[in-house]
Amino acid sequence: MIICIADVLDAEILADLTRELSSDALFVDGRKTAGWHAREVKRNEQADGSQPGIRDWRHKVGEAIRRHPLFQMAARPARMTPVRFSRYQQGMHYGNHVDDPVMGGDQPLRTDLSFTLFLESPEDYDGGELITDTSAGEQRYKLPAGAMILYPSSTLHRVEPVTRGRRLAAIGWVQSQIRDPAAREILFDLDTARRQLFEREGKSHEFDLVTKSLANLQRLWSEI
Ligand SMILES: O=C(O)CCC(=O)C(=O)O
Ligand SMILES: [Fe+2]
Repeated sequence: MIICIADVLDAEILADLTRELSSDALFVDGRKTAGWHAREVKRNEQADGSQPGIRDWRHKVGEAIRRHPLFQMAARPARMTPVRFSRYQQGMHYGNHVDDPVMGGDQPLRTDLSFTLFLESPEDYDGGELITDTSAGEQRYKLPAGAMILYPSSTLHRVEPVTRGRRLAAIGWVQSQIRDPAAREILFDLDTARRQLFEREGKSHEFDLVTKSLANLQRLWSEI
């Protein structure tokens, strides 16, 4: 399941963050954090996460994502990597690759889900689409500023070359409480259905039964 989530960051926060990320001095070659095979095809830049200003923003953006109700429902996060800010200037791209299955050095986490939170308006740059290779063919994503895509880390994907302007994004990875993507999707669908049921008829007996089943499936499948 691939899901797009709108308005993770509001316009005011986006303006402050993109202003902060406008300093060239912050950025280093993205190849520093790529696995050996992805390094071959990675041509982008990343903000040095140890800079004090960037450290605060990583925390703030990570929290905004973690708190989002739709993200909670779709990802059921156990742990998340710190958010990473990336920049693609004209000519930069990231060729086809699959993300490392385990990340995080001393405190490793399994990457179940990857996300890209778009920080620039799509009309301000050309190219820079995130392409995912799914069983239904290639899907292209270029979302409004403040929106994010959440996709299985098992997906082959790439970022198309930027041909005008700059593409700024926040990216990261999630280890889910629910390892199996099919199980995670069942929980997402049940949760969506019970919320709609609640809106239609309040806390009915049917709502209670779906809620009970959802909770019990979570108990069956959850790894924590
Ligand atoms: O920027 C993106 O949309 C994805 C970046 C990516 O694939 C990665 O850093 O592994
Ligand atoms: Fe990737």
